[in-house]
Amino acid sequence: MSLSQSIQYAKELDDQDPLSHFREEFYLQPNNIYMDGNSLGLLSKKAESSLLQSLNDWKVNGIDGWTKGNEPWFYMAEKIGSMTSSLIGARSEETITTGSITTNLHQMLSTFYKPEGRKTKILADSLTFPSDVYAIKSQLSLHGLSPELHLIQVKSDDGRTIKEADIIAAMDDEVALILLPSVLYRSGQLLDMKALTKAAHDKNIIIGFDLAHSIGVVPHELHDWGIDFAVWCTYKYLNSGPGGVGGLFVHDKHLGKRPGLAGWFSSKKEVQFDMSHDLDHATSASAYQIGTPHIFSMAPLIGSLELFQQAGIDAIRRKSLSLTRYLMDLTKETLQPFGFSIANPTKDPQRGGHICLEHSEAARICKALKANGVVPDFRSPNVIRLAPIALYSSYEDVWNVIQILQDIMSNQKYKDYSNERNVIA
Ligand SMILES: Cc1ncc(COP(=O)(O)O)c(C=O)c1O
Ligand SMILES: Nc1c(O)cccc1C(=O)C[C@H](N)C(=O)O
Repeated sequence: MSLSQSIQYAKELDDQDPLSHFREEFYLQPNNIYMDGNSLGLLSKKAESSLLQSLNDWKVNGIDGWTKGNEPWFYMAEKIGSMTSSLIGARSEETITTGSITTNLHQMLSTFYKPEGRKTKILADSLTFPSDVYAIKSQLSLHGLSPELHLIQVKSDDGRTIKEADIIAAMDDEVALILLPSVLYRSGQLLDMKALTKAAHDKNIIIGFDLAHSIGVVPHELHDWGIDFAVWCTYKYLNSGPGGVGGLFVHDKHLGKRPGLAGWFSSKKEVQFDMSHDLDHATSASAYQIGTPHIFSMAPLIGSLELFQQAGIDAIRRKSLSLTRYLMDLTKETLQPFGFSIANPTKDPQRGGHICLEHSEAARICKALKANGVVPDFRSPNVIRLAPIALYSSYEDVWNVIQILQDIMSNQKYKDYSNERNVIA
């Protein structure tokens, strides 16, 4: 066994880790190693207390909680938007907490997709998350355009990754809008958002990104890169809880643009309660809200984002890369004989926050991992995603996951389970 394969080495890495103390801020369960924060992040004590604070504001203030109390609900979406903006290189007014990825995508497509003349097509990729494709196809149908002809999905050579050069080559003068993931949800490939945005703008094409798998783990410079719009969820790396409210970014060059889907929360705050039938929409990203914010699905973010502000996104990215590098190194050294292949890009600039192992017995290996105290997630037919999280995972966790996987494989424990997926993971 090499030094790097020993538990002492893992412990040394933990001792040197400047973020290790954040682990105490989270509710980790005994005898459980959580590697699924890329699907649903864990509860922190701060998120719990900011949610309880909002509940208390309701208990004490009733309707007046909208404007009184610890965190007045009427301004909460803007406040959290502003707290999120430093994670994505945006200005406060460009960012709002609202909706879900899919509803925000509908809002962005309704606002930015204006097919005209030859420019009618939407460009996406063939490995993107299904909900994004459903949103695009339904928006095309609403415009009376056939998705078969108007949605172009760039193909993958290997079924795992997409080449930026292929995306750029598909940017022709029929493309009106491009929607891409920042990080591909299965393989964890991180796309070069800056280069893609520049290429799109050179061709006069609007470009937006789905940041589901990068927000809270990868730094972004959305404003400086000139990205037109972005959407994200907060229940993954931002630890807002199941169904936590998402967010969107609109570059300030577009602020003032009429929301495609309007509602009374699109209004300028100072006139909203005048109840006029003519919308006077906000001139910030607030305009792209629709109805009443889901306060209790948003309140945990106030506490959670404080942790991100304390740790800093650059330090989070450094540790995340280091954890996933360590996980890949141990996989190569220890698990190769058992038929695993590493399907995520291995270079740092091309890798998001999770690693992707492929194995023909992946579904039952995931079940065996869960039975042995490790929470991975499975994506059909053969993908095991593992996400060690900078704020609450340790190097020792990673080391233990590898030991448990080795035991499951060498003792064929996975054979106790069927090789079919469970309902979700
Ligand atoms: C890349 C990506 N896009 C969209 C979604 C769907 O988001 P929502 O259910 O918040 O609309 C998810 C995850 O569920 C995702 O991973
Ligand atoms: N959004 C989810 C949900 O509502 C239930 C269960 C899981 C999820 C997920 O986030 C799945 C995730 N986006 C994925 O990358 O597969």
